[in-house]
Amino acid sequence: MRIDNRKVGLIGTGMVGMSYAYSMLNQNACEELVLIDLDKKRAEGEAMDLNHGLAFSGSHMKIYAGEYEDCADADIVAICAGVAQKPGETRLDLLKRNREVFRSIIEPVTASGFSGIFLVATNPVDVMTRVTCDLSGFPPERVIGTGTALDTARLRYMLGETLRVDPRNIHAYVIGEHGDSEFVPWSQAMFATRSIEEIVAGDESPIRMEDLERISEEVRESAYRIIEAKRATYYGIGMAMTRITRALFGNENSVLTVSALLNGEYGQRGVFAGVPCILNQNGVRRVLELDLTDTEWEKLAESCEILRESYRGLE
Ligand SMILES: NC(=O)C1=CN([C@@H]2O[C@H](COP(=O)(O)OP(=O)(O)OC[C@H]3O[C@@H](n4cnc5c(N)ncnc54)[C@H](O)[C@@H]3O)[C@@H](O)[C@H]2O)C=CC1
Ligand SMILES: CC(=O)C(=O)O
Repeated sequence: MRIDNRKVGLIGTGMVGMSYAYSMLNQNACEELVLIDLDKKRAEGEAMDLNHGLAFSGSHMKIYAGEYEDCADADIVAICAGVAQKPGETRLDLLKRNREVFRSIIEPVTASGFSGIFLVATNPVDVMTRVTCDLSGFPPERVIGTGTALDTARLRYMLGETLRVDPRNIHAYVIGEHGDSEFVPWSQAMFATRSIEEIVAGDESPIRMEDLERISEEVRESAYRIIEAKRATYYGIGMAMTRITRALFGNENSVLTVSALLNGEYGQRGVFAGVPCILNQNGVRRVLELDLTDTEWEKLAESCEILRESYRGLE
C-alpha cells in the first residue's frame, strides 16, 4: 500500500457512497478518489459537486468519475453499490439482488489488475463480504466488511449519553451479524479501566443491567428507526468507512469491529462476521478473541449460523 498517493475506487455513488466520499474529503483521507456507478451521469455530477467544494477544504484531493479500469492502481476499492432496505425490510432480504450487483462489479474490478483491499458496505454486509471474497479470489485478510463498526459507534454514543462520559473512553463492542442477531458482550464492556457490569452493579449507579439491555435493543433497532424516519441511513456509515480507511492507510494497527473471516476463532470457521480486528496496511492483521461468557459464546454461534444459512440460501 502506497502512502504517497493513496487512491480509493468508490463503487456506488448513492447516499452511502457519497457520505463516505464527503467524509473522506473533509478528513483529507486520500489523494485520489475515483467515483464509479452504473449511473455514470450521477457519478459525474457527484464528482463535480465535490470538486466545487475543494477550495473550501485544506485538501488537494483528485476527484473524478471513472471506469472499472481506473481501479487498477487503487489501494482500496470501497463498494456501496446495490439496493438498500425499504421500511419493514431486513438486511437479509436484499441478499439475492445484491449478489447479482456484485457479480457485475467484482469481475471488472479484478480484471483491471486491482491488487489492494476491498472494503464492503453493501447489505447484508457480512454475506456480501463473503461473496466478494469468493468472486475475487482475494486472500480473506484483504476483504473487509464494515461489519458492526457502525453498531459499535452507536453503542458507544448511547452509553456515553447514559453514563454522561466521553464515548471515546468507552471500550465496548457489538459483535456478530450486522443485523437482527447482533449483540453486546457486556462482560467485555469497559469505561476507562472499569468494567461496565461492575459499575451498574454499584450502589451509586444511576443505571441498572436492564438499562444496558435497553441500550443494546436500541442499537439493534437504530437502522429501522432511521429508515422509517428518513428512508435511509448514510452519515454514520460514511464516517465508519472513513475510520476504517484511515486505519488501513495509516498502518494504525487499530482495533475496529469489522466483518472478517473467522478461521477457528470463537470456534467458528468459514463465516464472515463482525468481530474486533487489528487493522493495518495489509488489511486484517488479526481477529481478536474476546474472553466471552458461555451465554455470549452461544449468541455468537447462533448469529454465525444465521449468516451461514443466508449464504447457503444463495446456492
Ligand atoms: N454496512 C452498513 O452499516 C450500512 C450499509 N448500507 C447499505 O449500503 C447500500 C447502499 O445504500 P444507499 O447508498 O442508501 O443506496 P442508494 O440507492 O442511494 O445507492 C446505491 C447506488 O448503487 C448504484 N448501483 C446499483 N447497481 C449497481 C451496479 N450494478 N453497478 C454499479 N453501481 C450500481 C446505484 O446506481 C446507486 O447510485 C445498501 O445495500 C444499504 O443497505 C446502508 C447503511 C449502513
Ligand atoms: C442500514 C444499516 O445497515 C444501518 O444503518 O445499520
